[in-house]
Amino acid sequence: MSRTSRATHAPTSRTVLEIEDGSVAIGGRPILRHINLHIERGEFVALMGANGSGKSTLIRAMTGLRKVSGGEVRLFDKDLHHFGDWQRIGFVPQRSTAGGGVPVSVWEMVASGRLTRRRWLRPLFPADRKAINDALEVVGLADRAKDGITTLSGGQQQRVLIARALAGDPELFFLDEPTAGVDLPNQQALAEALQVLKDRGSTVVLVAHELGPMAKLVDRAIVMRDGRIAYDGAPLADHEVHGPLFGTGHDHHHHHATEPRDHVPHVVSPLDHDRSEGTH
Ligand SMILES: Nc1ncnc2c1ncn2[C@@H]1O[C@H](COP(=O)(O)OP(=O)(O)OP(=O)(O)O)[C@@H](O)[C@H]1O
Repeated sequence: MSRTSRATHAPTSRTVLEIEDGSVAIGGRPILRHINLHIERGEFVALMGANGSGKSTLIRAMTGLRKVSGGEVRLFDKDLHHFGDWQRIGFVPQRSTAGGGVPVSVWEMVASGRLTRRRWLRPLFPADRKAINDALEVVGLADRAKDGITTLSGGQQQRVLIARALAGDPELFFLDEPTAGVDLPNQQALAEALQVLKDRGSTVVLVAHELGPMAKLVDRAIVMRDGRIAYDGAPLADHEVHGPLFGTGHDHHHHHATEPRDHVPHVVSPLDHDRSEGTH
C-alpha cells in the first residue's frame, strides 16, 4: 500500500490522542467523568469494560461524534474543534451498520474507505485501486471483491469493514467491537489484519468485550467502569476484566448514584490489581 500520503504529515510529536478531564453528559445525566488519557503513536490499546460502562461513548468522544461537556480532546496535538485531517483517522463501527441492505459490492465498500483521500469527486487513481486491492488481500477477501456484501457471513462483512479502513491507510484506527458475534476463524483473520496495521506503525484503539485471538496484539488495556477509567496498564486476560474488580459481574443498571464507590480506586495500577484481586 502507498505510504506517500504520510509524507505530508511530518510527525512533530508522538502523541496521537489526548483527553484532559473529559466528561460527557447525555440528557443531563453524567455518562463519562474525569477521563484522562494519553495515547502515543504505535500503541495498540484495548478499551474494555462491562455493558454500559461507557466504552462506545468514549470512542465517540474521541472521534468527535459526541461532544464533551467538559475538558479537552486533542487529536494529533490539535483541539478536536480545529482538527480537520480526518483521512488520518480510520473508524470501524459496529457490524450492524455494514451493508444495511444496500446492494453494494465488497469492492465498492472498501473503495469508500478512500473517499476522504479523494478530492471532490475525482476519479480513482491507480494508487487508490492498489490500496483497495491490497486491503482486500490483507483481510483475505480478494476473491470476493465482486460479490454483494450481503452474500458474505457476518465475520466476513466485519473483515470488509476492516479492509475499508485499511484502504484509507489511517494513522489512528478505532474499532468498535470488531469480534462481537464473529466465529473463531474470522476472529483469527481479523487479528492477522490488525497485525498488519500494527506492523505498519498505526495506532489502534479497539473496543472489545473479549480479546480472543487479538490478545497477543494488545500493548495496553483500559477498563471502563461506571463512566470512569478504572484501570489503565498492562494487558489483562479476558477473565480478569470480567472479574469482580471491575464490577462487570452484575448489571450496572442496579447502581445508584448514592452507592458508595470509594472502595474502588479511580485508577487501579497493575500492582493494586494484583493485591486487591479477590477482595471484593
Ligand atoms: N444516546 C444515548 N442516550 C442516552 N443514554 C445513552 C446514550 N448513549 C449511551 N447512553 C448511556 O451511557 C452509558 C454508557 O453507554 P455506552 O454505550 O458508552 O457503554 P458501552 O460500554 O459501550 O456499552 P456496550 O458494551 O453495551 O456497548 C449507558 O448507561 C447508556 O445507557
